Amino acid sequence: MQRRLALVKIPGFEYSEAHSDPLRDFNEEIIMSEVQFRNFDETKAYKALQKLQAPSLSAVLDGKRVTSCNSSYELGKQETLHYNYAAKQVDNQILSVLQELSDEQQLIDKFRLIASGEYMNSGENRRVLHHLTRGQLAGSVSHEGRDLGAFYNEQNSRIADFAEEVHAGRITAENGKPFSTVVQVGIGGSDLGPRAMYLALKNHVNSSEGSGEAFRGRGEKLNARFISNVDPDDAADILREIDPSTTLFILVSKSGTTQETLTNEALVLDRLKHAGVKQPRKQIICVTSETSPLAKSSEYLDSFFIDDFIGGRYSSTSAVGGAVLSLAFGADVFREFLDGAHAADAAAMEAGILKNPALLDALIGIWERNFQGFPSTAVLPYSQAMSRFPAHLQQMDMESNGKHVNRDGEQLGYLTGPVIFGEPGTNGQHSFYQLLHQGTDIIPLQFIGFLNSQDGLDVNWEGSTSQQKLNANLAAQIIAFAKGKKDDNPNKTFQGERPSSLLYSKSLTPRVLGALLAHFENKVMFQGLVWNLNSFDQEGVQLGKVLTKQVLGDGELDPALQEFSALLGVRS
Ligand SMILES: O=P(O)(O)OC[C@H]1O[C@H](O)[C@H](O)[C@@H](O)[C@@H]1O
Repeated sequence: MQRRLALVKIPGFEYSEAHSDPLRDFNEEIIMSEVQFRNFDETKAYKALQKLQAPSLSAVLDGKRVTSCNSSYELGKQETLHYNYAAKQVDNQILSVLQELSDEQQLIDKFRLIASGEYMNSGENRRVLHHLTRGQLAGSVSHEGRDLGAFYNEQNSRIADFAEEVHAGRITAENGKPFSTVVQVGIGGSDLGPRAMYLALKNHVNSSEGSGEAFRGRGEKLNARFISNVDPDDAADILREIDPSTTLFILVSKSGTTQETLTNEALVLDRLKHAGVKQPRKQIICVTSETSPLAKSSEYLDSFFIDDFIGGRYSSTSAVGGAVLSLAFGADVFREFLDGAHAADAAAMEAGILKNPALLDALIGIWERNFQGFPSTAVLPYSQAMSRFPAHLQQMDMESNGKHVNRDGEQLGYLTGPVIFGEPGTNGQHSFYQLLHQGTDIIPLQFIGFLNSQDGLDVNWEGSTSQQKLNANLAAQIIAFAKGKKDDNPNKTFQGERPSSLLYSKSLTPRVLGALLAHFENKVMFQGLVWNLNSFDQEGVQLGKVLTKQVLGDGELDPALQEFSALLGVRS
């Protein structure tokens, strides 16, 4: 079936002509049949990369000026996010073959197809539209006569209006008091991204002198908390510290059927009744897909919607993240966050890899995974505010590319998604850096750093400020990993040759955070396209759910499952 997909130039976006094969005019249409889906090991670039050797990092670093290895996002409002790859084991020859790989796998054309609403989620036969939640990249997308970009914008403005009513005290708790706290109840993509984004912006909005110029001293409108695990202690921990009678709960479940979330709703309802609230569901708003069972309920104070074309792990820029971020900080902060993500998306449309940070990061990751054979990669933000960002990336990356078959269900003969882990620096240095420096596995590192802290608080102790100490550690770690240290005592020898990248900006603002989120989403998308995967379904999470249902039922179990269930007190 040939589908003609009209593509439009992104207004104001500077398209590079530097690329050897000049970008097609964006007004030219792409026909699905022009795009070939082939396995990575069937490409010429794969065979060419197999013949190349990784240069030594010491040689690479001594041979170049670090800042010449920057690929940057201009985000508007004088905000910039840089991707630096000086400490990566790539040279011009490798980079030029990676450019050929990008062209051969038609990565930008396939991105354009995704942005144009093509059914690129082959496992569920769905469109993939998280980019559209923050702005149009390739024209409008209509589904059954409805403009979906307009639908997402409409939900955002409904949330903005609702948040304004809550902040103004015109929407209150049942007891007439203004809401003081908002608690999001969700799990997976309905928790990890929104929670990570909330924690990343909390100090910025509360800062009086730090990075929060635009929102300086504003302070949070509502304190936010998150309940996700079915472990009752998770909910107990939160419910003990809030006053349910003045708390607004956000029940978030795209499917509307997730066991943990519905169980936690029951627990919250109990707690609200216990606190004397007569109509507990009127202190709950719901965020769900229009096709979910929750969508039909009118018992909630209000409901906001996404559709089935927004994957859970890609939903932070939809109502799933928008409700809690707008209620906690204000809808204008959420809009800034969206604008940063959209600017990064636009930059990711660039075909020249050196001018496309997400594409470059993705391709260097392919080089490290498939040719250097590295089993995992660590995301190490030198910012405590980014404490849950690695956890969000674990779901987003590993649930997208942790696959062993290609988009047509055929077994693959090459490595795919790596294991992702990470913690903020400098804490990680006091935890797992021993293995990173002297272990038997080499693990590529993805550092994130900011010149300024978000809050103005700091101290000059022994000649430097805390922020200076933080970034001195970051610079030192990049070189220690890359160059190592020779010593006569083998136990004190650091082999070095541990590659790292550095994403950095002046401050962690809503716009920069949006760009960071989009950077990693687009990196994962490009890697999945190189590997010829369907990065947008998640069959791997279903088996556990099926067996759990059996254990909680009363039917006969597999003997070993029966024994484990009995051992854990679930079955006698
Ligand atoms: O938002 P929900 O429908 O409740 O789903 C929550 C989570 O459930 C599963 O774990 C899926 O694998 C995730 O992708 C999803 O984010």
